[in-house]
Amino acid sequence: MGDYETILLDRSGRVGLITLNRPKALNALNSAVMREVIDAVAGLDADPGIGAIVVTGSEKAFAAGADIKEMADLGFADVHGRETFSGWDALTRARTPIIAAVAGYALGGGCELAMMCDMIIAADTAKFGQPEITLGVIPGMGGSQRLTRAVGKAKAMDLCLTGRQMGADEAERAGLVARVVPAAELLDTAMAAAGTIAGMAKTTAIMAKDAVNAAFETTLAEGVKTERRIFYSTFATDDQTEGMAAFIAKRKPEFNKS
Ligand SMILES: CCCCCCCCCCCCC/C=C/C(=O)SCCNC(=O)CCNC(=O)[C@H](O)C(C)(C)COP(=O)(O)OP(=O)(O)OC[C@H]1O[C@@H](n2cnc3c(N)ncnc32)[C@H](O)[C@@H]1OP(=O)(O)O
Repeated sequence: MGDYETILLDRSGRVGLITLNRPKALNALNSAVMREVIDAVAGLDADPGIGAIVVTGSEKAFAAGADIKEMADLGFADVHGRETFSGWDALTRARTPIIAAVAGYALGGGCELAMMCDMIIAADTAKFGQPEITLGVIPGMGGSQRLTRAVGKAKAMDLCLTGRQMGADEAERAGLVARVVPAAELLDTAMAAAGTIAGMAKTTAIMAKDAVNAAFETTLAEGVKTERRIFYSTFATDDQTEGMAAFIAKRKPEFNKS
């Protein structure tokens, strides 16, 4: 699947798997990686046969950040408004639920990429951080915004100002990570979770993702209204009819048949 140089693209049933594949550079995110990840996600997202996507890296690194060697000689005019930096936003426009399966380093742009996904499942070896300040820059892919919303000001400020790394258990306690598993079980756990999501009605999964994400974008009152509008909409779908009929008939629902 796909003819890529910096990522591997696989598929297992209704789950698409993207593996960042620049192991010698600890999966540093350069322009090629960004183009290829965005292209692969777009293709999976448009495929009605795909119900969930997993993005992962290597044992040592999910991604150790944006590619410092590619950025070192850039100046303001090179980066200001450059698609290369804002291009990652396309990931947050995907409708299909995306799980980041993180082992090892998820630093800078690597942590930001994981946070652009809908949930993070971490190996006990995972190390998260926004060490950009040590390079004389700050996060530039939403890290200061998503991290603060995920873990709160105190810990986000700590990580962005000190550049320190946060281990998997601290990340789970702080609310950045959904689950922590032994490293050897990471991919199986993430693929199983993705398989469960992909077994749900894709329309309903998209609606649930939109409702949760609305909490990031608005007030509680507005978020509750948004949720209610989406909840009402589920009763216009065949999925609600099938889901509730299946429960009453004591059988498994058959979603995504068409
Ligand atoms: C114009 C295009 C730019 C790219 C755009 C694409 C997308 C990016 C979007 C924009 C993002 C904006 C905001 C984000 C900024 C950042 O992410 S800045 C980088 C933040 N990350 C870091 O500061 C971590 C840097 N790495 C390290 O501190 C260490 O490597 C480590 C993770 C602690 C591991 O140490 P160690 O085990 O000792 O391994 P090393 O020898 O250091 O590394 C192995 C090789 O990997 C190379 N490498 C590691 N990280 C990067 C990196 N971020 N960029 C480039 N290369 C990296 C390292 O240089 C080694 O390579 P060799 O020396 O050739 O062996």
